[in-house]
Amino acid sequence: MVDKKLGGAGLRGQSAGETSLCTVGKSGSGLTYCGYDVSDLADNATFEEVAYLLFNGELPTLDQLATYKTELTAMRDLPQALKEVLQRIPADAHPMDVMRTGCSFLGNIEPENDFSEQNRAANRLLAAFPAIMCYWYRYSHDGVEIDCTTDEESLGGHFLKLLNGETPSEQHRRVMDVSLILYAEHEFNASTFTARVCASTLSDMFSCITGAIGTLRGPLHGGANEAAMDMIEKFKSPEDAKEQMAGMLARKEKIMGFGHAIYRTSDPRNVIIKAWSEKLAKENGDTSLYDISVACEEYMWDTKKLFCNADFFHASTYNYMGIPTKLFTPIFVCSRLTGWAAHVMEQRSNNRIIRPSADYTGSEPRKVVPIAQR
Ligand SMILES: CC(=O)SCCNC(=O)CCNC(=O)[C@H](O)C(C)(C)COP(=O)(O)OP(=O)(O)OC[C@H]1O[C@@H](n2cnc3c(N)ncnc32)[C@H](O)[C@@H]1OP(=O)(O)O
Ligand SMILES: O=C([O-])CC(=O)C(=O)O
Repeated sequence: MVDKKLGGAGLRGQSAGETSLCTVGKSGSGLTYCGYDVSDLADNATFEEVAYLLFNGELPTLDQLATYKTELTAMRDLPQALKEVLQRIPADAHPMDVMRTGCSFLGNIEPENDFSEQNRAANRLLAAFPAIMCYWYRYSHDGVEIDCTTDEESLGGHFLKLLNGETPSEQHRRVMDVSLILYAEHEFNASTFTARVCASTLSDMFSCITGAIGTLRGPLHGGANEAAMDMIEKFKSPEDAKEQMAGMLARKEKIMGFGHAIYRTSDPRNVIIKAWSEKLAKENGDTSLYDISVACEEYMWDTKKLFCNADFFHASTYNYMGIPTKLFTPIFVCSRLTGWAAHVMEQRSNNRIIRPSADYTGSEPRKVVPIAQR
């Protein structure tokens, strides 16, 4: 992986602290969690194993995983008060605002009283996020009050069953699992850094995660998977995609799902999720969305040397699984919560308040002119 030339605005290239959780843009595929290559984890682990790894520094044994999954399963249901709050949020609300409110409200009724409760708080959010998303979605869109518990073993399968009310296929469970693994952690990205800044004030876990959700919401970060979907579904064919993208670039519009702050030539997560998109496309018997996505990828590389980031092929992958576009970024939340919480714990373990300086560019010192004379 070629190192990107870093510098300039956005704190690019400046180290803002230490982490033992993740490398981005380094050796191998360029992305490792606690020393494990993300492609190795995507091939050989489950999301729950990755969550355990991020929270404990080591992959679990069979016994440890079984205990952990039992613990998470017992924490999936939502308190009645939270269900009532979710019922009041309208169908046209932004689902990321629903996640932010759900997280914040849970922090009111099940607060993290001190840091000895940090694992409980993180696991509670991990277990409850799929229900927060789906309870609101099914209530506001279909008028259905779903049962927030399922017999699905994995969080990915649990989410799909809550959403569709049907037992998901083994393949869809696996795709969700891989997707959750790919999105789990990414060093000092904007939302994780938000969580760490909040943690550095010795704030509570729910506040750190609520702030991170707000940061992930933006289209330059997690919101790009939805924005990419909105874009590709407007393209009628691969040729139309290229034509329309040429117009967007000429108008200096950002093409969502392309480019990255750290990677320079590729995002290692793309090849993995792209392969799943292709597989699902072939099985669906309609490959047009995949073909259009590939045309976008080729066009952006040929014209701008910009490559797909993790978000771009997530759009077609989720779409082939029948997941509504507005839930794409909330799924990212369900996954990245693991990285955020692990960073909060790491920050707390060796803390100094994060407080950088600014280069002043304002006016010279001046006197207040009385208001009547201005
Ligand atoms: C999971 C994630 O959060 S991955 C990121 C998801 N975000 C997106 O997909 C949004 C689209 N992408 C972008 O906006 C950017 O690539 C970011 C925000 C990801 C990174 O921003 P930066 O680090 O500032 O990008 P970078 O320094 O590589 O930009 C270089 C040039 O390419 C342009 N560029 C970068 N990405 C894009 C894009 N997707 N579409 C069009 N032009 C782009 C920039 O505008 C810049 O042009 P300039 O030199 O004329 O100003
Ligand atoms: O690292 C970043 O800047 C954004 C990103 O890819 C992520 O958070 O997964």
